[in-house]
Amino acid sequence: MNPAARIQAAIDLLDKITAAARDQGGSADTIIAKWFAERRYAGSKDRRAIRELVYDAIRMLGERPETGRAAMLALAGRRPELAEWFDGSPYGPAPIAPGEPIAEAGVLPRWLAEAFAASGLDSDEQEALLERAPLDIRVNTLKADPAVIQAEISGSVPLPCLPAGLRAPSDAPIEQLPSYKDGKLEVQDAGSQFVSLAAGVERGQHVIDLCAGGGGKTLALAAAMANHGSILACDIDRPRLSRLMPRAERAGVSIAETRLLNPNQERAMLADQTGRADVVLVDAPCSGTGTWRRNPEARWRLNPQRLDRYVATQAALLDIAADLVRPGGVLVHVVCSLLDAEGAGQAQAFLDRNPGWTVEPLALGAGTPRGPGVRFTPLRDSTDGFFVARMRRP
Ligand SMILES: C[S@@+](CC[C@H](N)C(=O)[O-])C[C@H]1O[C@@H](n2cnc3c(N)ncnc32)[C@H](O)[C@@H]1O
Repeated sequence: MNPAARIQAAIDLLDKITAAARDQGGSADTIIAKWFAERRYAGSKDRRAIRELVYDAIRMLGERPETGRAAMLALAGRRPELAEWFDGSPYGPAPIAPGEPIAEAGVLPRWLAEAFAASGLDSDEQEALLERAPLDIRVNTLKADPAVIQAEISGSVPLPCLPAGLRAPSDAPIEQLPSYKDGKLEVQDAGSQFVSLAAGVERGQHVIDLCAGGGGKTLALAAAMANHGSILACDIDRPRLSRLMPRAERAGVSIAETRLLNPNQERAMLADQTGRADVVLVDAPCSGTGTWRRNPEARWRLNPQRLDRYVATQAALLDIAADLVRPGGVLVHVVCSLLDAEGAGQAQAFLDRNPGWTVEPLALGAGTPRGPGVRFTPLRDSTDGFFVARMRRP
């Protein structure tokens, strides 16, 4: 493909990605993968170049653009060498017409920029959300020594304050490593590792991971418990939860079991667990504002109504979780969001409606205190954005 054809391909992809963002369709990564799967003629250099054009355009536009062409024209405005390829050649984009709509550059949609500022995140914090995320590893201490794995991954370095954490070069072929296949390591962002540590689980405890998904944090908890005790991993999403047990097996985790919940029937389906857990982790469904380094088009999907729905679901899940905690046990609220409505504000609202519960101090060596918990940000901590609070039942 010549440069003009690559630009037109990026425009076509951006059309699909903006439509999906508007209609709550698939992620940019999924759309790009499907598009390439249907176009075998695109070689690896074409794929890399097109992908880069698409993501560069997504990163520079805060508001969802009207069209892929308006998005690419914005990028061409910044990079004149691209504008030259709007030449009307057979597979390339039509020449630029005077007065054509050009998408406006920006970091976030306006309403979100306000919500971020109200959550104490200045423009530097906002811009850091669009940097490229590093490649972080959690060594599975049930099966391997972090120093040995570090020696296996050339160029990797230990992550400060994370005993099992490594940061690898972004192109390290992790999933091809025999150690990966043997369950000796997981790809897991440093922020995720910190909030798992914040749960403070101990060997022998009974732990409920209420929103376990595919088990990223379940496996980290099991390693922190040295595979002693029990973890009940729950979720309402069958496909996600069904990935957990095979991963646990690969990781040598034998203390986890899963329970698929029906939405709105969580309480009844967990009645046998009432007041039993030493620790309940609520890694709640959220806006994901902390993970936009990985999927920057997600900021075009969020709207105030969706955010309100997440906040209401989180509050309901915290109330369900509270009843599962034994007297003297702990409830851990986690979101991969930087917004107070989902993090500090949500945890404080829980404390306000549950007098007697107390906040546990967190000494993780990273993150910044925020309300009753700690927040991690890409700018300050070089992690995905997270909020975590640890609250003890009277
Ligand atoms: C942030 S993700 C969890 C990620 C997971 N803990 C990990 O570390 O990989 C939130 C999860 O909450 C689940 N969820 C949403 N509503 C739920 C509910 N009512 N009860 C339990 N889980 C729910 C979603 O299906 C999703 O898997």
